[in-house]
Amino acid sequence: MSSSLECLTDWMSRQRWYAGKGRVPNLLEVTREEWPTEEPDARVVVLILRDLANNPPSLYHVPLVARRTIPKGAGPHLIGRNSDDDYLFDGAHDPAYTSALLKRMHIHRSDRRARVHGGEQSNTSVIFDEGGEAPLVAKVFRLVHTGENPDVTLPSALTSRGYRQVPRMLGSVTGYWNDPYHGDRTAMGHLAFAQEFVTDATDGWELALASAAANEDFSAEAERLGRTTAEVHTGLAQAMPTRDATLGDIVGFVANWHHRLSVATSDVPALRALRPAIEAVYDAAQDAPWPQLQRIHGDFHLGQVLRRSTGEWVLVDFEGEPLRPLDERNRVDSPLRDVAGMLRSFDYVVGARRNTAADAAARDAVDPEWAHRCRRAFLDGYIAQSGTDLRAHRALLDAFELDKAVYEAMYEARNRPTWLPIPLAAVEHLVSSDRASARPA
Ligand SMILES: Nc1ncnc2c1ncn2[C@@H]1O[C@H](COP(=O)(O)OP(=O)(O)O)[C@@H](O)[C@H]1O
Ligand SMILES: O=P(O)(O)O[C@H]1O[C@H](CO)[C@@H](O[C@H]2O[C@H](CO)[C@@H](O)[C@H](O)[C@H]2O)[C@H](O)[C@H]1O
Repeated sequence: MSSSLECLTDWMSRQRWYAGKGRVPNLLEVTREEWPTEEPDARVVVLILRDLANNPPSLYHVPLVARRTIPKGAGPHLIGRNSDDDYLFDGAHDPAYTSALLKRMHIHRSDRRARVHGGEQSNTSVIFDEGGEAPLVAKVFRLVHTGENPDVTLPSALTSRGYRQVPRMLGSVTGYWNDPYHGDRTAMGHLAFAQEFVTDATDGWELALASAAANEDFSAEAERLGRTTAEVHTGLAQAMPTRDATLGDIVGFVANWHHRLSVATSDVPALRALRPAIEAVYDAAQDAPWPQLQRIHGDFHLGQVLRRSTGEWVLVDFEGEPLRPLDERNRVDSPLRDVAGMLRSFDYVVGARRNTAADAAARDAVDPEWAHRCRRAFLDGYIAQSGTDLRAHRALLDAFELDKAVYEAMYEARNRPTWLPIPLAAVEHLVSSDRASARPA
């Protein structure tokens, strides 16, 4: 038998959400809260742990249930047995924790049966969709940060204004801990939230892949997605701060692009030869007109949108790019970042199809026009709904697209190396002379 932290070390390293892949967690308990539960045999323990294996150390949110016996069927979610003779279970799979979580958010359901979302995820979502009540999903954040999580604040602001373009927000949980890295102050951060579970939804990435595979026209969907994106941007601009981009802001954006590029070129050698051409596109954007800054989605791609059976698009996962620090993700940003993200995603559909093609003939059969039509339609929809002429911002949009492709190259090199050719081809295209001549002087 071992201490609770020893039990957690091995288990955590095997979890999909553990970000320190390949490292052995070096855990320190930062806070521990016990939440009330109606189950006599169970204790619900919510831990915030610091992982010193990462530099700077990461903070993880780990809800557990301690029990004296192993309930029927709970074996697969057993983490270990500690020196107090308690069996420790993963809270997300344990009804004592999932019920306590709903209570914490003042959500009352008579049927509390829940299941963990099966897909690949950076966090853990628990779905409550049985018993005939309105289905909901509770997202348990795993990596937690000091400060508000935009995945809570942005959809909450939109829900409170009646927007149906995000799932309806139902509640959230905040945690408090001592933060030695910020003057030993009490820090706060979001630990979880609950929102409407959209049961009749289809994932945008799956829909787009299927459409491209069948060589169908996806332009009408892309056009509506462009309109929905513009509506969400309008909602966020009304609900949250906006400002004109100052010279200081512009210099800051350009510096961030250059910084990201220098990190990327050290991770991805294939980018090195392209660096001067990429930098030229960034520098040109410095003199371009910039639209107002505002809060945005921040990591916008087809995997972050769901289509309801009515055809309406819904946006999820407002956490922003996981590789960027939270304070950056909580600032006003350019709406062009989201537009560029979705343009990249249409290109990814074609790239992913080529990448997985069985042979050269199948690869040649993939029609790049599919992506071009979607990109045009998405821009048309966005322009029609927002009244912002994105084509007047071509040079800036290209710079944002290039920055996203550079980010993707880093992301793919770290996570899916066989997908690296997709963003690399985009970088080559965006710096090509064809592309440069299409930009306004
Ligand atoms: N409210 C919701 N209703 C239905 N499905 C959802 C909802 N929120 C997320 N999903 C689905 O769950 C997947 C994972 O959610 P996401 O917020 O992206 O998690 P993570 O940030 O952990 O990767 C999404 O891609 C989407 O398919
Ligand atoms: O969904 P996350 O917030 O975890 O975003 C990360 O992973 C995405 C991949 O799952 C990655 O997106 C890239 O691949 C998508 C296809 O799988 C494609 O639709 C996107 O356009 C492309 O950027 C995203 O960049 C990364 O932050």
